[in-house]
Amino acid sequence: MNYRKYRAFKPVDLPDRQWPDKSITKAPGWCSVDLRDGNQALPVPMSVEEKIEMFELLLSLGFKEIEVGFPSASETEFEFLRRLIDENRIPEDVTVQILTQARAHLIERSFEAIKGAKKAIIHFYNSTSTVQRDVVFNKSREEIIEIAVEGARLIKEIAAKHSDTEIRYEYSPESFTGTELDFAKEICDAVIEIIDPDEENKLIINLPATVEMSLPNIYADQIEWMCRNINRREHLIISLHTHNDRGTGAAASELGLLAGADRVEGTLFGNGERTGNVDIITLAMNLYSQGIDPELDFSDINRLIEVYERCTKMTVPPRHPYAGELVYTAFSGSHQDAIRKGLEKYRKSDSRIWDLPYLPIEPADLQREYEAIIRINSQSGKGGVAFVLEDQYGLKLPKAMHPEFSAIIQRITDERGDELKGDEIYDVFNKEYLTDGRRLKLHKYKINAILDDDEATDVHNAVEIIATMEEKGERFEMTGHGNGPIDAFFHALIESGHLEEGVRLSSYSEHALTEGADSQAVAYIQMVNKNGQGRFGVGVDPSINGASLKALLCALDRMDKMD
Ligand SMILES: CC(=O)SCCNC(=O)CCNC(=O)[C@H](O)C(C)(C)COP(=O)(O)OP(=O)(O)OC[C@H]1O[C@@H](n2cnc3c(N)ncnc32)[C@H](O)[C@@H]1OP(=O)(O)O
Ligand SMILES: CC(C)C(=O)C(=O)O
Ligand SMILES: [Mg+2]
Repeated sequence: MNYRKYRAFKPVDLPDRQWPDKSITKAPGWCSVDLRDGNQALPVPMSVEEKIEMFELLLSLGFKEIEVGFPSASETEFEFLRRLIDENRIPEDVTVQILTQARAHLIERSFEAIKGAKKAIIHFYNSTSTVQRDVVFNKSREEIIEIAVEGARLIKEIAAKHSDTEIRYEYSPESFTGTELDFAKEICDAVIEIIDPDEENKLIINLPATVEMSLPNIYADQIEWMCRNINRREHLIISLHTHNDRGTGAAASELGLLAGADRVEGTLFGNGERTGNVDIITLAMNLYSQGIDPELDFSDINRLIEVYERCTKMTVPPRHPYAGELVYTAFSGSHQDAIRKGLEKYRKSDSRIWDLPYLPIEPADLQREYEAIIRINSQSGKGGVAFVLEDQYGLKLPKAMHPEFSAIIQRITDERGDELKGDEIYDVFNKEYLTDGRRLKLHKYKINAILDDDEATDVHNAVEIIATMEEKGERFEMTGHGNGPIDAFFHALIESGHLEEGVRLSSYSEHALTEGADSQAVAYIQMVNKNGQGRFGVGVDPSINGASLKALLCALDRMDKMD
């Protein structure tokens, strides 16, 4: 790879730069350029109907400025804008923006397109970079300034004939990032002089990273330099329009805001020329995650993705910031464990401040289900498996049981090599712990409380259990005493010769599985043999006693099968 044919971008001489000490405290003005920059980069540009659907989508997200196209470019673009105006589709508080080159016939046609609109921004541009001046225009600096000035004059002149439309202007020294700063200032100043903005009618000066050519801090220096040196800054709205050639379009826009810009142009999911425009969803959600109102609403993200993918025929990658299918999902064990603990603490706490490991925002804010947060494959750990059973099936496995069940799941994921869905994990749990088919079956039982001292049995303040059991098709009855039903049942098993010497109960827990009259209880019991090897058993039953006895039989069965 011949890197020697490239050269490093020259930094800006701005030793007293202020932007590194600033912070972003409010949302900038947003302008969507989906219907123009996004659309012009599509292999199949949107049809009029698709553009209308995208326009409605952008309105529903809260955009107040929308660049609707390049109406002088094609009949589709022209017709789309006419339909917006003629069918009264533009709300009072929304301004449509159109793009035109600084060329007379294109400007004339653009004005035909906006006829009858209540408000419009006429956005005109010409390329100002050293390379474009040389390669595309073969013109001197003065001649390039003349293109911009002529365009500005013509636009103002024609605008005067459209008094029924409230017109604002935007000028872009296109390819600003490849333009010498003194020349960018000179050409913008020349346009400012013609447009003659004031406090009420500010001119938008858009400083595009048409091609992202440097580190984002250099773009920020360029923006701060322009904000400090451009004429009549107080009558200007400084706008950013970053592309993503180096993959840092979002960082460039954010640093550009620190550097003094007021407004950001971008697209949904960063659609746009080459690697795309900056993604406005990322920028807005970055603000949101810092506790700042983004003034755009992306909570209906799934519908947004559906409309966007259908209209543009583009796809949202699974790792796309905030919106991708996998961005709230953890497969790896240590992430799952931390998320599970974080969620448990958050749900119990009174604090409404979101501070969870690995989840910068609450997935539910963007309609993402908790189901998708933790998914199980061979990289997963015990915490993740326990989370799935609790979150999707209400089963709160005791902590000591996590390694046992997780090892069963791990064997399967290792063998299969792919993901195990929630319902498959539950099926394994069900087969392993809940499905009948035990060596010993419990048919019915009766518990008697023994409140008085009973000399005959030497049992004091305890219970007696009489259980009807079945083994290998044969029914039999067994009786036992203990300080509770489980203890009594345990003793009954020992006394009837169904439990080997040295086995003991080592842990017990239970909880309600469902609520209401038909609620079920679930019990978890661990038994340990004389060698210290243990197995859990689980039982589900309408009564806690029933659940416990079943859990005990399940543990016993699993002990028998232990290798
Ligand atoms: C960075 C951006 O995204 S800018 C926006 C780009 N978007 C688009 O181009 C989409 C819509 N564009 C189009 O449909 C067409 O290009 C049109 C209608 C604008 C112009 O079409 P045409 O005139 O047929 O062709 P074309 O675009 O090749 O024109 C190139 C000419 O315009 C000149 N030109 C290019 N940009 C500008 C400008 N901003 N101002 C004045 N002249 C310009 C070029 O120097 C070239 O001149 P030449 O013919 O003397 O060599
Ligand atoms: C028209 C301009 C603003 C543009 O899209 C760019 O420079 O990227
Ligand atoms: Mg662009």
